[in-house]
Amino acid sequence: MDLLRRSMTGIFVYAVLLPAVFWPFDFHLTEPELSRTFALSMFGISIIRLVHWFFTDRLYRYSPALWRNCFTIFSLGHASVLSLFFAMAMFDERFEPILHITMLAIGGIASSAIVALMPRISLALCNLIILLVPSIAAGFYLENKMPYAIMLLVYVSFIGLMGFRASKEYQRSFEIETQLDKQKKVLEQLNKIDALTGINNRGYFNIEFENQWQLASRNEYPLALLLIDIDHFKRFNDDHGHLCGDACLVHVASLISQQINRKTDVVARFGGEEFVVLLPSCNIREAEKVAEKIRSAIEANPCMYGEEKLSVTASLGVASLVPNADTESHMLIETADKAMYSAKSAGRNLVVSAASA
Ligand SMILES: Nc1nc2c(ncn2[C@@H]2O[C@H](COP(=O)(O)OP(=O)(O)OP(=O)(O)O)[C@@H](O)[C@H]2O)c(=O)[nH]1
Repeated sequence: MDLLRRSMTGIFVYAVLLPAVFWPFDFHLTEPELSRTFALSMFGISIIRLVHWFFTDRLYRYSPALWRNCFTIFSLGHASVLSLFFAMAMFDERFEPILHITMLAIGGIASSAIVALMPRISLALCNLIILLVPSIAAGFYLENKMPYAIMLLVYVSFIGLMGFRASKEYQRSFEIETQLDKQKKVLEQLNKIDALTGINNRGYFNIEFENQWQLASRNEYPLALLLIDIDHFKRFNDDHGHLCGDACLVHVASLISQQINRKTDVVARFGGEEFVVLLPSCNIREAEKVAEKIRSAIEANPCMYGEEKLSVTASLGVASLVPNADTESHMLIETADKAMYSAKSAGRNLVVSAASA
């Protein structure tokens, strides 16, 4: 695709290049047929290349190989017409009045072709060979055109070499850019993940919560929140050690995640032994059901630590509201927090909903 973007200027320039060479020297008047044939061929290929550009997304999606082959054929098509023109300019006496301007055009076109096609150096060099080798051969064949041929040969070798080096640098910077892109994605991912449990961290939750709050407010749908706190976790740590406590947190995080089905729901570690679940478009009754599913999953699945089977329970607070002008996002967290503390006071291993708290 970069290749196409880089070639766009050339496609427009090629469409008007030959008339620009003919007109100042009245070549179109002295040789109307020749001028017309070459100018129309170049113009025609430019039109085909514009059609290719117009349908590029569709064609690329259909077949990248077909897109690439079309690009190569059209690009070499332009080079072939120009090559014939340059070779005839050497051979044919009728081109004598425009020979110098043609030499100038060769230089410009060959350089711009190398620059534009640098991402595919094989195509760039092929283009260069098609463009210049016939006129160089013609120049060597005709004695009076030998200086032109030598000049073109030196020129083609020089820009071929420069193009080759520049292409290597292009590939290198392309690789670096791709690597940086990958690393950026990994860093972004690490930034939102809790290192211990592997679920989203508090920072990510805060951002997502604000986004969902705005969305729910605009579309006037409810936003539910569950706060989940492991019961007597201090005692758990004291009895079994901190490493076992860590394993328990991983275990509970995984159980919570397993109970959440919708892609838009967000599970995160809120801090310490506390977890949060955000359920967009979910009223209090639906949220209570999800909370109960989580509570019973934690109760029913003890944490395995080595040979030990350690029971865990959690207390859950549930809240849901439709955001409006009178509410603020922290209110939802505070309401769920109060409900969760009610669950603790009521004996733990319970779901308490703000609706009934
Ligand atoms: N192993 C481990 N422990 C943690 C981590 N984060 C917080 N804790 C511990 O979690 C415990 C939380 O204790 P408390 O806030 O007193 O709550 P609790 O013992 O669960 O009591 P209730 O919530 O009332 O049931 C503390 O001992 C913290 O050290 C962690 O990442 N790993």
